[in-house]
Amino acid sequence: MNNLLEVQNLTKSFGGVVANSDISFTIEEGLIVGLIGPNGAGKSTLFNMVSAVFPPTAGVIKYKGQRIDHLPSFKICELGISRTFQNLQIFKNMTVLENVMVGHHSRTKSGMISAALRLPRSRKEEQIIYNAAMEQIKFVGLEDVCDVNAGSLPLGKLRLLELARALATEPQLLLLDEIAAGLNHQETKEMSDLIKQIRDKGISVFVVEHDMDLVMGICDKIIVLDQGVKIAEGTPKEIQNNEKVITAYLGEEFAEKMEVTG
Ligand SMILES: Nc1ncnc2c1ncn2[C@@H]1O[C@H](COP(=O)(O)OP(=O)(O)OP(=O)(O)O)[C@@H](O)[C@H]1O
Repeated sequence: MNNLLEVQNLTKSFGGVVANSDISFTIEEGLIVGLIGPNGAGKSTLFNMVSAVFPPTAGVIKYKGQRIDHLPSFKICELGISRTFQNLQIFKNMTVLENVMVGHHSRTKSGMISAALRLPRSRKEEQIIYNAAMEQIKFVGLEDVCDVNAGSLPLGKLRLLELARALATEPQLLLLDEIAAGLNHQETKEMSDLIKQIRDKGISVFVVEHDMDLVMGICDKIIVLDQGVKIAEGTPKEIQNNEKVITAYLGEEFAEKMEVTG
């Protein structure tokens, strides 16, 4: 299996706080990889470096063998990495369709002037964007609300919209930041199924989640952080049985529940 993302000895300090310390791991093509750990463990910091919100203090991030750790976020997106945000980044005054079409615009080639003058090339691109946006909207099951203002949607549908918009940039690596936060049991199950379908399309998925049923149910591999340090990496089964992880995060109750449910 080829490595899509390689993180080597990544460190991030904020003043005196070392949020990530010497972290290394890989994400292989076509896998769902989970990132878990207690509050303040450094998960968001790591996600923010991979998606170029800020650069690392030290270390290297490679995507398809190319160093990306000092590229701006629009370049990262062009290369094929896309993300969702825990505190949704939705335009509330725009419709579902418009929100997803905005995501697609990062991939278009015709410039602003061409778009403003509605030149043929721009009109053709607009049609392509519309078709592709509708495809993502259908994929997440929002076609019946595609003309509804995003501001009037409940949280479950907003999370699906955030997912559709991230997919609109046609990523090869999708980063999901607590995509199931606030969802009920049924919505979480549907989200899990969608994430597996995304993986089955050949897109690698990197998920930060606190919902352990989701993480254990869909991940091929899990990385565990505690106090800025990687304390474990392995399959869901290996992680569930890892003493360090049980002590730092999962707790004995979780381990016992997993033994009972198998
Ligand atoms: N911009 C910042 N400035 C200063 N300290 C920060 C900044 N961002 C994160 N930190 C600190 O870095 C550490 C790791 O935080 P981070 O948000 O990455 O953890 P997390 O695992 O995502 O937590 P949570 O599960 O609560 O979202 C914390 O001690 C946090 O206070």
